[in-house]
Amino acid sequence: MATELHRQVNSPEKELEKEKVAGGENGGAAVRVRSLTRSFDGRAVIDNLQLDVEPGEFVALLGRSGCGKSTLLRVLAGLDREIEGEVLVPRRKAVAFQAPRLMPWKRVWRNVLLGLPGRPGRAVAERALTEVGLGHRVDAWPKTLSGGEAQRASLARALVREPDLLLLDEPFGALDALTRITAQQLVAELWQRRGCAVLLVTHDVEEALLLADRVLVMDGGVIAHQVRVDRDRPRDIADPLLAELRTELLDRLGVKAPEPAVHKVA
Ligand SMILES: Nc1ncnc2c1ncn2[C@@H]1O[C@H](COP(=O)(O)OP(=O)(O)OP(=O)(O)O)[C@@H](O)[C@H]1O
Repeated sequence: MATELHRQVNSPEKELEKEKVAGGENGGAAVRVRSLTRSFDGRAVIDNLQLDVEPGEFVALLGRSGCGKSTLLRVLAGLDREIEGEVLVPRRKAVAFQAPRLMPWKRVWRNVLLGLPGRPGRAVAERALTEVGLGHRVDAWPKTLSGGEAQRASLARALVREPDLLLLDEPFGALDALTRITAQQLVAELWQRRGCAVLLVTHDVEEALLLADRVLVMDGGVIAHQVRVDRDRPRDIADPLLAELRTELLDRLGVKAPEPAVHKVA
């Protein structure tokens, strides 16, 4: 698997050696972050952060608003290289954001292929769109898509890149509850079928517990806490282990878990 190293820009004299990350059985990705710091106006939003993601692992990232989750994702995506430290990611990676960012003047299939090297044909887009259940919207204009459809088109755009690492920044944040569940199921299926590593930024503790192998909590510029979710899928949020982990995570996030509803009989 081809990997790329983002170098420590503040110490150009320090030549970091390019390393290979061993590919996993399932051909997924591995991420390795060492001593990562990212500052804005002298303030370190990410502050000496360490992170490893195993090949094919599904990792969810939680944290209070403004703690630096999107910044970390942008660094991993290679969209932000103003960093100190070492970031090793696979060359094949793709990002899907909360807002699908489709070009309104291009049909859906052309949007899916946007920026792909080697002039791939319409059939490539059609395959990815079919995989996300949008085979019937290949020729549609973006403005005619529903929110959930636009989000799926955005996922198709990520999938055509055949990523070893899929970076998802609040991809379901703007969807209604029902569409959100369908989209979560789709991501779980795609992940199982493709075997790529996933890093999902979310505000939703239950979503993280239903989908991820490991849930991280970012705080103070580092990964301050993590839990493993040792349960087969599909999962049930009523599972006692998940309920316990939910309380632990909410506690870490500084949110008091709501008490179970008490039904009083007069
Ligand atoms: N380009 C930038 N210039 C200056 N400050 C920035 C920039 N990008 C992010 N920040 C600051 O870095 C901090 C972390 O932002 P980031 O978007 O990573 O947080 P987040 O955890 O993803 O938040 P949310 O959950 O609300 O989306 C914020 O205080 C933000 O204002």
